Amino acid sequence: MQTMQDVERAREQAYLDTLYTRLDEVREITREQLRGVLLDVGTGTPQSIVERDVFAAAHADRLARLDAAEGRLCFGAMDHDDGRRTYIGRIGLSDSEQEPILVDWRAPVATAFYRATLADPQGLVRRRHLRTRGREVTGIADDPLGPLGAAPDGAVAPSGDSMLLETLAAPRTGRMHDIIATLQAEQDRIIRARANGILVVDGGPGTGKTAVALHRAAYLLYNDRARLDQSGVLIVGPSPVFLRYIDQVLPSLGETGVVFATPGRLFPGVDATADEPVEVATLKGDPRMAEVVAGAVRDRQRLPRQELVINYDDHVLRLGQETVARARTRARRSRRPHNSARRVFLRELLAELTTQVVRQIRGGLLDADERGQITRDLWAEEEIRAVLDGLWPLLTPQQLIGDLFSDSAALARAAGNRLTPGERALLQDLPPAVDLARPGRALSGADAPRMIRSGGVAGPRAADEDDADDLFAAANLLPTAAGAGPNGAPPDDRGRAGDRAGDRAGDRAGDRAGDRAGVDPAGHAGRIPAPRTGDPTVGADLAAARRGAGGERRWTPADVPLLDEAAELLGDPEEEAGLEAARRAERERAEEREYARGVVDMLGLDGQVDAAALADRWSGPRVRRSAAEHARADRGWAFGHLIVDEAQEVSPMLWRLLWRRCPGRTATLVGDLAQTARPGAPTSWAELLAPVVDERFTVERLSVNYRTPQEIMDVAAEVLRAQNPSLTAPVSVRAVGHRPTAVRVGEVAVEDVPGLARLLGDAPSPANEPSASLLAAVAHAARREAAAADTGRVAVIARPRDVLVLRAALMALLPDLAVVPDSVDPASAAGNALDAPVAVLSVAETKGLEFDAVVLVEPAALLTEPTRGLADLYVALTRATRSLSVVYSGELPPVLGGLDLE
Ligand SMILES: Nc1ncnc2c1ncn2[C@@H]1O[C@H](COP(=O)(O)OP(=O)(O)OP(=O)(O)O)[C@@H](O)[C@H]1O
Repeated sequence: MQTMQDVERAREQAYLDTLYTRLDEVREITREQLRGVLLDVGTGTPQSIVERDVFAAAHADRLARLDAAEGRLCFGAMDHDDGRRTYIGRIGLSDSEQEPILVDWRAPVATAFYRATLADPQGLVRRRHLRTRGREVTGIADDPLGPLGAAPDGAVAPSGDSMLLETLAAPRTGRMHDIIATLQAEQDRIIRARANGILVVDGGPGTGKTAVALHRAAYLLYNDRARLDQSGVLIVGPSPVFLRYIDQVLPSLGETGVVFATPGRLFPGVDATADEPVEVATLKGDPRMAEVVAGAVRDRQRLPRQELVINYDDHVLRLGQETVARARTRARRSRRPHNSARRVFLRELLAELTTQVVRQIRGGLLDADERGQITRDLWAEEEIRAVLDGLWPLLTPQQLIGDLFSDSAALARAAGNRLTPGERALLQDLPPAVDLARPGRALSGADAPRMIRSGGVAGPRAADEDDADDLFAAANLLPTAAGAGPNGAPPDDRGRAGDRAGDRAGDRAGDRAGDRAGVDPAGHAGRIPAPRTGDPTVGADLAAARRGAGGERRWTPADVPLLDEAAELLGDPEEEAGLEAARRAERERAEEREYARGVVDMLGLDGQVDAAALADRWSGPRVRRSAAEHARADRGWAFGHLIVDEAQEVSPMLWRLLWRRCPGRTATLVGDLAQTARPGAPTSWAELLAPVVDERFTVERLSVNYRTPQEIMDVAAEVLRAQNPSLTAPVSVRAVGHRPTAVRVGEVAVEDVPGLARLLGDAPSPANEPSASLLAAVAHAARREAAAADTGRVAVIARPRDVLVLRAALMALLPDLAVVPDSVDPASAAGNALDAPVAVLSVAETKGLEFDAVVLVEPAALLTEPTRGLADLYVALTRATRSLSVVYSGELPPVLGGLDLE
């Protein structure tokens, strides 16, 4: 007999069929349009080419969105109190009469679908959830929101909650999925919150913060497409594994205008993956480091203590400290970044040297052209260049920061009294005394040419030549540009006494170092030492620890904000070199963009097509570069919106970088202060954000845990209370009916784990490696959990130093479960963790991820790690969606007393 459910399902299937038929039609129409546009040769005029590209881009984007809508096209319906029904889906669709037949989940009218309750039905009498597989309706669940919404025969249909619970209990696939069908009201409110400002989404583990942040990105792109398609959205997540975990959500929602990055990838050209102790990373993130970097830049703008004497042809030229100081002051007053202020410095000193040559030429006055020639000749002299470069070198951020950390004296000068000696020791590569003990080390004349010859050759060299052009022009202005009267006070040196005092105070230490520049160890003013590269053997083995095989420095994620800070103060040498060319190109591009914008307007495609990208395609090589692609390669790109996941981990220095990437400061920051790994972490969002954004942010809280079952949360809540009694864990939305268990090492014999005895051989395990009985217990638990998880995922979570051994052991013992295709190397297997039925990971690597089951190894060891042990334990415990087993030796930490012992 047909039930009411069957009848309803047949009705819904008929409607779904209509929707898919229409989707196919619209896709075919769009495909035809795209084909037509691409085949149309047009008239070949620029205008016809632009028009063609406008249409092609619009059709291609639309087609991509229609394709993304194929799975779960429609997932719900609203019955209004006036008898209307509205279907909600992944995209909006209209029939051939242009009547809407499906509403995009982000449209304002869809809000009621997510927010209506019995108490506040928002004009609805019923909310209906449709479960589908492919193009077939497989289930219906109703939430009656008023008497009219009750099932006609009184039969109780499953509720929307059942749909949610079913979704949450499903085995995990290793990838996050969109949640548009089951978004909860508190989440929907955050997703649709206004975009102008900083929104902090705070909530415990599993409350959907990440999911909400991604859906908010999709909502903002839909709602503000014209702006965000051009500027892009930047999403920053804690690790590459995490980014892979979430990377399908936005494409499944039809959105691609997003750039994903880890903190280690936020500086173009640098992939910072090296590791370092937590206390070093923490210090590098300290706001004082901004001043240290600024100090390092100033330290590279040097004065000689004594007069420099240069033999040039038959002339003896002299650069006294006052002359150099005047040039330096002028350059600093230009308020330009170091590399471009260098032009001012060079111009001043070359003018001075030119004047000296002119004075020494018998017969006196020369015309402007002749003086210009002298300036050019001086600049062509390698020794003179070396001196000037030494006093004010052209620098890349990598050179500045690399030199800072490998030269203890430079670090001491840059830091002044901002860092303690102990802190400086944490930062530096070399033992402190090395450089100081080498008298007469030619810091200026030596370092600068080395810098020019090392990495980034083309850039700095080209910039140099560019400088020279400037100088030739400046030489014509010599008498006024030099401007120094006999008393040495240049005209613009008056005023801003404070500035001058500051300059002097800040420079004293650097100047002392500069003394050694160009001054021989005997201390008398003498010849400039020949440029030389420092002694490569000094501290080489120590430095090697920070460098890769090719001698390149291996950057850590905490270095990235320092590089960015340096780039800000230095300016980009390559950019400086190409400045004029870039300005010219930008002028031309602006004109092209203006024209493209006109065409976009004319065709009524505003908001659907990015005029800038279009202009690029038209003017440059005919390859489409999206805003996201531009943004990824450009440090100066201003994103339209910033999303930061695990925002509680962001250091003050990283905030500085992030706000530079999003100067409009419209951002969604999601995190949980209780999960912070950093020692001394802030206890409130105000404390975390105050140094960078004052009070200008709003905090929204999520309170329901959709991931972790109640039984596991009860255990985790104890850990949270031990961390801070005032914190409360989120309430779990479901229970699974079994409690987490603990198994003591030794209860599983080595012989009980097939292959383990053979794997270990006869040699005893080294003292600092996991014991044979621990390996046996972990392998046993992992196999058991994997069997119960069916197609789902299991994580073995251990302290970092045990991870590699455990990974190698499980790959050998459970080859069908723990080995991922193309990953036989335990060291690189973390990246493939998402694809393996069983993965071995550290707590840091599991941040933001989830698994059907977790095997937590030696929780007591987590508590002794140098990070925040209880916070790490809390993170580890809250990764499971179904089951948790703890493997331990000795005693269980008292905070886990609630576990059932096996
Ligand atoms: N409304 C919802 N419908 C279905 N699933 C949901 C819903 N909200 C959250 N989830 C699921 O709950 C799980 C946890 O979500 P998410 O990872 O976003 O939490 P989180 O707050 O970022 O957690 P953590 O702080 O531990 O990283 C995910 O599988 C997510 O898909």
